Amino acid sequence: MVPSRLVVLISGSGSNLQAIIDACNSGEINANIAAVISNKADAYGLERAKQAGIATAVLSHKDFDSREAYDAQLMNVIDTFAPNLVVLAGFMRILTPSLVQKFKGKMLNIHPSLLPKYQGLNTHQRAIDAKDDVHGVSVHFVTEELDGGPVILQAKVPVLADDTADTLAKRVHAQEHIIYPLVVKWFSEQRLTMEADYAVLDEKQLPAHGAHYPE
Ligand SMILES: Nc1nc2c(c(=O)[nH]1)N[C@@H](CN(C=O)c1ccc(C(=O)N[C@@H](CCC(=O)O)C(=O)O)cc1)CN2
Ligand SMILES: NCC(=O)N[C@@H]1O[C@H](COP(=O)([O-])[O-])[C@@H](O)[C@H]1O
Repeated sequence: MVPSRLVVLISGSGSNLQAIIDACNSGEINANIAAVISNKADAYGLERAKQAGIATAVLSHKDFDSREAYDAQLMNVIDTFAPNLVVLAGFMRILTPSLVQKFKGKMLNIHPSLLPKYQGLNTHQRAIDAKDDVHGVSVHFVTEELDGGPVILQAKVPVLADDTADTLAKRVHAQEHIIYPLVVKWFSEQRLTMEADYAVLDEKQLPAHGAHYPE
């Protein structure tokens, strides 16, 4: 099977990018990362990409007058690499409908909560403040609704009494680095598709918010 061509969008450390780089390099995922694009020039994930010999681009949202203008240029940059999958890996910009529609069913995001709980930002502290005893991470298709796209796979972690946002984030990160490469692998093997508002794996519709990876 022809390897998938990935473009990965980041804004920060890139540990999820690194997990996907490693899975591609080991042959676990039948894919090549054509480029890594960041909206922040100081994102350490750009260094990870360069060390892996992957093309990089920086497109700062601060250089554009509107979200629409930024996304139009981002679309052009992504198009130059002709991906069949766009992977948001800690990309911290809300995307406009035109960009999301262009990559409908071909754009993934990883979100640090058990969606539909805690869409948006600051999820770990919100789980601690709510005294949740379970938290986790979700991989989903990207739609116009922020963090509202069809959930593909989730992983659960316990919230401990003495957890801080940092200690909880570290526990969640460990699960992220397992489930994100797995979902990218499923997509690259043409086993994963998005229907109207749900995800399908091997012709089986996935539960809206219940497909959990064993801890
Ligand atoms: N249309 C969509 N865009 C994005 C989605 C999505 O599902 N639909 N997922 C997000 C990723 N994300 C959480 O998983 C997320 C990223 C950023 C924000 C946000 O509020 N960003 C602010 C800027 C924050 C900053 O710069 O630190 C903004 O864009 O104004 C919320 C959720 C990616 N995009
Ligand atoms: N709302 C999006 C969001 O918060 N995504 C989160 O950003 C982190 C990126 O880490 P990384 O740069 O080390 O992959 C990850 O924890 C991911 O779940």
